[in-house]
Amino acid sequence: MVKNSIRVYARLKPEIDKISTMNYQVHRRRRKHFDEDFLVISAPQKSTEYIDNRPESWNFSFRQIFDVTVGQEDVFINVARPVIISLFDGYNGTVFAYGQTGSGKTYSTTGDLKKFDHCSGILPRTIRNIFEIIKNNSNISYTVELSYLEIYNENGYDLLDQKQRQVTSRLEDLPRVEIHEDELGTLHLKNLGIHRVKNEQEAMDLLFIGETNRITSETPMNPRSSRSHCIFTIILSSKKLNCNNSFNRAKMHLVDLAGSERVYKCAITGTILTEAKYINLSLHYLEQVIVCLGQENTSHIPYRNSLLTAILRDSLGGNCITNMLANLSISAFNLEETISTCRFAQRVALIRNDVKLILKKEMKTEMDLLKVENDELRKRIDELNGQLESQRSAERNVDYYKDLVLQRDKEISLLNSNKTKITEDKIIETDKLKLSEIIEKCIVDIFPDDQYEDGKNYSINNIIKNNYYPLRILYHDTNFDSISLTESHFDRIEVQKELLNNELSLDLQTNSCTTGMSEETFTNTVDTHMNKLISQNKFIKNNVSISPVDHQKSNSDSPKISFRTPRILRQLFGMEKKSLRPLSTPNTSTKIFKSFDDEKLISRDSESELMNLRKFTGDKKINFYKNLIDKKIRQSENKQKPMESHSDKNFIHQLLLTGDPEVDKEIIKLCKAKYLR
Ligand SMILES: Nc1ncnc2c1ncn2[C@@H]1O[C@H](COP(=O)(O)OP(=O)(O)OP(=O)(O)O)[C@@H](O)[C@H]1O
Repeated sequence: MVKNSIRVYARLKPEIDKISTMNYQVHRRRRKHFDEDFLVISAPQKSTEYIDNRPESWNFSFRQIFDVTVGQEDVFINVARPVIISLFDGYNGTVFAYGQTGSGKTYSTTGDLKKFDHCSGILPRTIRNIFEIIKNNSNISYTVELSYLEIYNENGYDLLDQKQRQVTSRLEDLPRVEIHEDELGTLHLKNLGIHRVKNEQEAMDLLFIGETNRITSETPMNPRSSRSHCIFTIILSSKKLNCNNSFNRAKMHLVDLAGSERVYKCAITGTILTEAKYINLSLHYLEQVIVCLGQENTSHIPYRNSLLTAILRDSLGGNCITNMLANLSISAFNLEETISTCRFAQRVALIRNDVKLILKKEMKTEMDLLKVENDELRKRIDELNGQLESQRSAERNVDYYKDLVLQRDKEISLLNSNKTKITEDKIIETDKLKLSEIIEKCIVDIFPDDQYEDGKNYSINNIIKNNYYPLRILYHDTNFDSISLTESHFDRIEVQKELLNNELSLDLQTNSCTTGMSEETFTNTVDTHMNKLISQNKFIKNNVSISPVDHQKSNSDSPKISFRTPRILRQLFGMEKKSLRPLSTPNTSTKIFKSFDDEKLISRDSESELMNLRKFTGDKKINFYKNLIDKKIRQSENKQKPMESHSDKNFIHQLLLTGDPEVDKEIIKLCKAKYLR
């Protein structure tokens, strides 16, 4: 237990009217453990007319005097902050403001909540500071509870009883706060709600509600005079986490007393007068208690005389660290009241409280703290569970993505192989196209338009159908014996040409099934027809009809060969007129088949050899072609010139015409590598 004197501070309220300000001075004296301030008030000039025994000056000592220029923050730090620190150490504390009406008690205690931050008083700053400290102490679990009591005309009311205040308009109808004392001497306040708050905002909200419910009136001394004593109590319970025996519970009272009034000075009447009487009476009882506490060997302290003293019993002479703020008016008009307040303060300063650490084990509060601790632990468990779950889901995701990656890898390799295939197919297509161009050029070599000399009737069905293979393919219709080349035929040739280009390998396959022939027959027939063509070359050159029948009929209904015939032919054969080469020698076809001469596999006499050739399949066929191609290379090398002639091309063509999709690819590859540059 420590003996602790009540510390008394003074705050001087600034006066607007400087002329009427009393004559005062503030002095500071250094002492061993702390500084001490002195307020020296000089008496106004004495009257010379009569004897005046009043002292010429008054000297009052305070722990600290806050002059008119000192702001709210400094007052809070010096008056309330030490009590807050003690509260967290487990000591009860009280800060109370005392002074005459209008001297600035409410301003210092609460301040103006609606105005700027610098106007807020000790109370809101205390709330803020308490929650700041709580925030910085994560290893201790705290509970904060609040109550706000108003003592009006000696009756206690709960300022935070929102429901009652809403439904009942008359103060008399509200439930009154009553004091009960148990056998241990502990005070219990009935009908005073204790509100647990979790954060600063909740506490501030309650403070605001209490301030709104407070009774104020306009008086001659103060336009918003508090007509009651108000006690805002903060109960702080603390428990160190993971430590069973450390449990503290302490409370801090912040008291804004109603101001004393000199009734005769203000000429007040009615309710205000009644209120003033109650205020003065309760302050009188308070003074009595203070006086008794200041006297040594006093056995009885009259706490029970008033509700205010009963409630402040602990704060005055009990187990509490108490600081008092004496609010002083420096107006000359209030000289007496200021001196009275200072005297009261001097007496209070004599009181020595017995301060001891409160290590109570109240089941209910401890349970509350354990609940708080449990809540925090539960929160932690939830957090950890959340982390665990997210970790698990991350693991699941890893598996899922692994599968996905494998699947994608498969798809990519599939796509790659498809891509390669497509590229190969494209190459094959391109090669086929090139080959088909070569074939067409060969055809043009045989049918150059400048070889046609007259416009006689002409039928090329034998060349087309039997002798000249590519054209025979163009005309799959093997049934017609005589082709009269009318415009529609040429159109058909054009269409067929498209077919040849697009589905060459298929068409070749299909049409290669027609009858084969011997080289001799083929050569003779082609030569014959080519000679015919030479004699008939006017047919195309002069753009006349090639069918006498049609031509004759053309006088009436049948269509004539148009001027575009040679062009169509050229288109058909894939060459423009200027690029046409001179007529090949009549034995062109013979040359073509000469290339097969040395090939043992082909018998010149056997008409069915070509057919036999087509019957080869797979490797046999490829080997066969390989041999042929190699042979061709040798021939070409012997000639010391690249393989350019149409007969060479026709040789390739012949290979192709044998048509076998499987073999086709291989052949094309070979051809491409060796002949197509
Ligand atoms: N230090 C100060 N600085 C500026 N204004 C002040 C100061 N002290 C008091 N006031 C102003 O003086 C007026 C009266 O102050 P306040 O209401 O706090 O007095 P009070 O002592 O609580 O009076 P009452 O006992 O009648 O309630 C208010 O308008 C308040 O803003």
